Amino acid sequence: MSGGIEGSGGIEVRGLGVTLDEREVLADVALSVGGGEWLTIIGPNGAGKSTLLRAMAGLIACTGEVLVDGVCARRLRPRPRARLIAYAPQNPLLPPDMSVYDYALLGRTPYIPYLGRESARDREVTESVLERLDLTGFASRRLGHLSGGERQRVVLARALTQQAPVLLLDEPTTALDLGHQQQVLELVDRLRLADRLTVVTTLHDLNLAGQYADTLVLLAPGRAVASGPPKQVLTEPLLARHFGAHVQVEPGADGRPLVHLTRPEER
Ligand SMILES: Nc1ncnc2c1ncn2[C@@H]1O[C@H](COP(=O)(O)OP(=O)(O)OP(=O)(O)O)[C@@H](O)[C@H]1O
Repeated sequence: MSGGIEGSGGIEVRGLGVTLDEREVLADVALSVGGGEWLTIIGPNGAGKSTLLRAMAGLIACTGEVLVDGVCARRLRPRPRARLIAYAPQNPLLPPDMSVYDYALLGRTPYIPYLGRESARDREVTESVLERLDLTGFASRRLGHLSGGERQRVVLARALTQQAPVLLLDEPTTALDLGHQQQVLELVDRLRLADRLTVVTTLHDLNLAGQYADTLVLLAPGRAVASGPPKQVLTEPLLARHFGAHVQVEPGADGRPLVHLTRPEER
């Protein structure tokens, strides 16, 4: 699937703020991710992870700046922006009668001329993505007839067919079984390395977050309270303070931190 990707995909977020329904949901968030790197946003429920990703995708109004390769993403028109940034939401509304193939092909829209038809290249990219996500056998199935995990892989497929250098994934593994969680994150990592994609995900699973990301950003209501390599962010004091969780953190075989929940002592 390599080719067709231009630019280095480095992202710089500065002073980002979002107000929804007159409530400040994010304030003064800054982060930076180099082209080809993987950054994961973690944080407790309601901290603003999905909101941050949607603001980075240019889907909601925000203050501050989101620069991709130095270009202000919000100022781009939808088609050039879609060639630069692909976004897979957590729970998108899917047209129930559309086929898996046609939905994945929608990711090629920014490359198809107005009133034009998809090209052989668009079909080739779509078929290759479906194959890599283990979805070839589902190509003609209706979206309304899929399980939650199958739907989630189809949403990822649409984002991947976009072939943008920046991939924003909101909770890409929530509905997936253990094997598919690993398969999807390994695939994203292989694509990242092969095509030098810049990956930004939100993830609730802190062990997955620590295993795949170069950098973690911990959001705690509306603010980035820690950021750095996984072993700097996945620490017992930070997780206790911001998640209210009793945990033990130890280095795994590869040196990356593993987080275990422990029972509180006062039982
Ligand atoms: N459209 C909206 N109007 C008002 N408040 C909103 C809106 N969307 C989200 N919020 C609020 O913004 C805050 C952040 O929501 P967001 O979905 O970004 O959190 P999150 O960290 O992704 O949460 P979770 O881990 O539960 O998915 C929450 O308090 C949520 O209730």
